[in-house]
Amino acid sequence: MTDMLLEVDGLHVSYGKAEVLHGISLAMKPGSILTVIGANGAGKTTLLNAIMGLIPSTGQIRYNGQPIPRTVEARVAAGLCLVPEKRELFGTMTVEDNIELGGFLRSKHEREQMQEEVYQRFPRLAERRKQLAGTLSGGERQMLALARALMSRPRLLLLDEPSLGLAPKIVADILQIVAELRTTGVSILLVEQNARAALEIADEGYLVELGEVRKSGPAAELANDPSLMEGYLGRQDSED
Ligand SMILES: Nc1ncnc2c1ncn2[C@@H]1O[C@H](COP(=O)(O)OP(=O)(O)OP(=O)(O)O)[C@@H](O)[C@H]1O
Repeated sequence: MTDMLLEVDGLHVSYGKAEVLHGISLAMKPGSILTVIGANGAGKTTLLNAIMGLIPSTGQIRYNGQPIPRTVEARVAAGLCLVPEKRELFGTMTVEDNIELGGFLRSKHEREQMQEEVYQRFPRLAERRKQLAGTLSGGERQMLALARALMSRPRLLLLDEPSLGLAPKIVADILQIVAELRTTGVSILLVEQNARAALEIADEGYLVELGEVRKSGPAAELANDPSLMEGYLGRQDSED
């Protein structure tokens, strides 16, 4: 028996003839935050999409000690939830309606309960319930994407660059929210280019370069790794 929530072993992904993930392996404990850091094009989004089942892959993915269910729908039902880089909110719908949609798999009673929890966690969204999602600021939009994801009561949240495009102060706020989510029992696989900030809230870190894991270990160790200073940790508030 394994005590890991997620185990990825020798994962390969190709787009047409071009292989972009060349045998990625990682393991994640329940209740933890694992961050995957790496430059543009390293393959981070591809990794999340493969774990979610949105694109085909070879290799093994085990979830909760079992082979992960085959379809995206079954993975969602098993508690996986992806917040994609583009957030994919419905801009012409209100905040409230976007949140409501996140709970589509849940009963009305559960949805109402979750909505209350979500508005308590994100008071800014509660104030803006009736506002159209397309008119929110970047930080608020990211909050809404997280809130909508929480409505599905996920066990494993896959977050694709939640800090992308946000001002440094807002990045800190969003990552603080991510860190707090872990206290509710949800496990978080966090993909970030903002390596320093991500390593600060994570338990484990993986550095991916050109579709391969180059380094992994406790996040605190990676944050102090001299070989990462130059390329990844140098700028404290890198935004892109
Ligand atoms: N649909 C696609 N078809 C062909 N190649 C793709 C496709 N999506 C991504 N790639 C390529 O796969 C590689 C990994 O891309 P991916 O988006 O996973 O990287 P990333 O680390 O998430 O980068 P970014 O931070 O820029 O999103 C890149 O070389 C990219 O050009």
